[in-house]
Amino acid sequence: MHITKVIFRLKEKEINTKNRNKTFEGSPSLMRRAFLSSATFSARMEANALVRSITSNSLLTHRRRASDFYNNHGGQNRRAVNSTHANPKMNASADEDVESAVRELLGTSTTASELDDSSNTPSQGHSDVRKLPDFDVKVFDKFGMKAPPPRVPISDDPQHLLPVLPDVLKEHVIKHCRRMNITRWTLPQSTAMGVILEGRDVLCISPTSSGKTMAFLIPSLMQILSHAGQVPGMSTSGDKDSQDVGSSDATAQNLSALTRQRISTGEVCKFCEMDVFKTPVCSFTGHPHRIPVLDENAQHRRAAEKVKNLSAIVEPKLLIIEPTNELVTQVSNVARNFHCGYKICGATNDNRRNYNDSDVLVITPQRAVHLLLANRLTLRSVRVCVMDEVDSLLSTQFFDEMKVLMAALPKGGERAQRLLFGATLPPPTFEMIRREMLLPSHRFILATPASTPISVSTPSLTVANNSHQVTHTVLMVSRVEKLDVLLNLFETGVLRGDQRTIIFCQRGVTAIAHNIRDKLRQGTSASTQAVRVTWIAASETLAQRESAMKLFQSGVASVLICSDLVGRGIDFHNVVNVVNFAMPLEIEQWVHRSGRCGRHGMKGYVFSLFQPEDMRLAKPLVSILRQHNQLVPPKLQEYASKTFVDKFKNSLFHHPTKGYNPRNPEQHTPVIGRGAAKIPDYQQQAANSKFRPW
Ligand SMILES: Nc1ncnc2c1ncn2[C@@H]1O[C@H](COP(=O)(O)OP(=O)(O)OP(=O)(O)O)[C@@H](O)[C@H]1O
Repeated sequence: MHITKVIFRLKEKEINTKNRNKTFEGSPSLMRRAFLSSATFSARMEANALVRSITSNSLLTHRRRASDFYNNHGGQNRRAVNSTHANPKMNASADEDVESAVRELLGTSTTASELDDSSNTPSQGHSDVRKLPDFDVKVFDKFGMKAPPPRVPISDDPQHLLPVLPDVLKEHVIKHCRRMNITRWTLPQSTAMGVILEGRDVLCISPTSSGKTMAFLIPSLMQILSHAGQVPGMSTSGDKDSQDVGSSDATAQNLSALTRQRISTGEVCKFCEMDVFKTPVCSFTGHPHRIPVLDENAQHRRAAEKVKNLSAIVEPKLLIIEPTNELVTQVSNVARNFHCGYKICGATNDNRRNYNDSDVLVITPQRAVHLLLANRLTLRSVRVCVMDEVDSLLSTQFFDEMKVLMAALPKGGERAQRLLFGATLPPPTFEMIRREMLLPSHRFILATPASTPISVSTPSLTVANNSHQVTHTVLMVSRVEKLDVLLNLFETGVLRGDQRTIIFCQRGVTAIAHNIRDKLRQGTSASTQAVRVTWIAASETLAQRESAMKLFQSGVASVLICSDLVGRGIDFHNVVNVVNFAMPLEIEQWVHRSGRCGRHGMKGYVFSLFQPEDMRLAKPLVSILRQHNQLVPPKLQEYASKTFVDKFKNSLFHHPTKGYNPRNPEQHTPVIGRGAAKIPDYQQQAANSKFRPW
């Protein structure tokens, strides 16, 4: 309703000032109907309706400014406002109108500029220099002894990387750092880069939000470029489009020329630009596509293309394995920012695209095995294999797939460098990796937040997130009162609609989300009723999940309800609160969930609704809370003391209840494992020699 008023006010103002005799496209009643019907959609949809409706030339400036405003608000396509044709006074008042309309539509008291700030995404740049916390990094060799520093140390200044960067990467790495306001590498990043560039296998365990993605992407791209001995056939200038089609001749210009040619032969529909042989109905006009009669040449060409596509084998040089589709999309998008000239593909489970000629393949284990078994993927040319979120990849969920993938990697002299990254690692997985997956020359990099008093003393290799930035609150609840407690948090203003909040559940996400949304709507306070909720459930298609992520990332919805699907690795920006509506099964997952807030030097708050059923987590949870000087509820303490299973018995590190005493020689670094031998334990090795998972 308010939008309608704004439009008519703008229109009236415009007519009154100068363009009295200009006509507007669409009658007022049509416009009114459009706005009324759009009033139920999200703010972005309404913004688009607003922009679409003002089509008169005289209002073009307003349209551009409104669209810029909404784009900025959504954190998408931030463009400079071109106000050369505009009357500044009028624009200012128009902006105010539009801004107030947005405020009303979002139902919050936040101003648009605040919303704009709060929904900043890094890809569009930050005005402030982001300060990541300081880290304490230790590098160990295969015996758990302190390893010598890398031969070519990487300083924390990104500019100092320039001499070792290949020409093709130089410009875009620096551009990317500038865009993301990266002024210095974090200590885990610079250490990992140095070790990877030595060509060693690396196992790097570093806290959430410490920049692991860049830490493996840049050096592994450098490694494959140096293996190739030459830069791939693409200019480094930014005008060539390497998005998804980075190889030499698949530039944007070539593709559009090809599309034009196919439109002329009738193979591609001129409206929807889809192949008429594959898509029976035009999605643009709704009419069936007319099938053209092709000449002999075109028929031969199409047949040859079909055979090529069917028999095409993807032969990547860099293989990045990620546990979820969302991470595949995120990491492949970051990799594309470096415009290295290689074709970079993100192969998710749902996407049936053609990965021909891709040199960098980011893929989930299931998809990789599917392509391998269909003879469409070969790993014989892989030079670097990255396993992100390594503990998840080596868990029972992906164990079989990972065995197949490891077996398919090249052996002997052609062996691929293995880079294993993660934030958590249970001791058995650590042992298995150390013994079975890495070369003896490997390095183990362990990073912890510098502020953590006892650096290496968690139940597993669970490096807590930047906990000095995160405040933990554990609420002891029963199953029936969980929802009321959550609503109470919203009603008392602890959780607010204008702050991003992620609510983690275990299963039945959609039902819980509907329940929470309905309860919030029925809430007593206006702020609770205005909270916009979206959700991501594993049962949804990838497109649905992506659109929910976009709604959340753009700020249209401020509360995301999800399962552990996005609990790991996803780089959501400006998330203030994480609520563990249902506690996870493993403490490692709790650490990953907590790591979704308090990123980029921001403050974060984690609320864990702890039921008696979650008793198994009590002990490790209490130890992590203690280590980070957080409050421990007495009931949780009681559960912890009753818990039978002591995970620390098998811990690789110091026992948390014994505390760290620097004067105790047993606890001196480098000690990997309580009482671990400083020399290789041959007896143990012999006992494990029959255990060969790969
Ligand atoms: N040196 C840096 N300075 C500032 N920001 C950085 C730096 N390196 C990376 N970032 C930013 O920090 C954010 C987190 O990075 P990234 O996702 O790689 O963290 P991560 O360690 O993989 O976290 P998680 O374990 O949660 O996946 C990203 O938005 C990235 O752009």
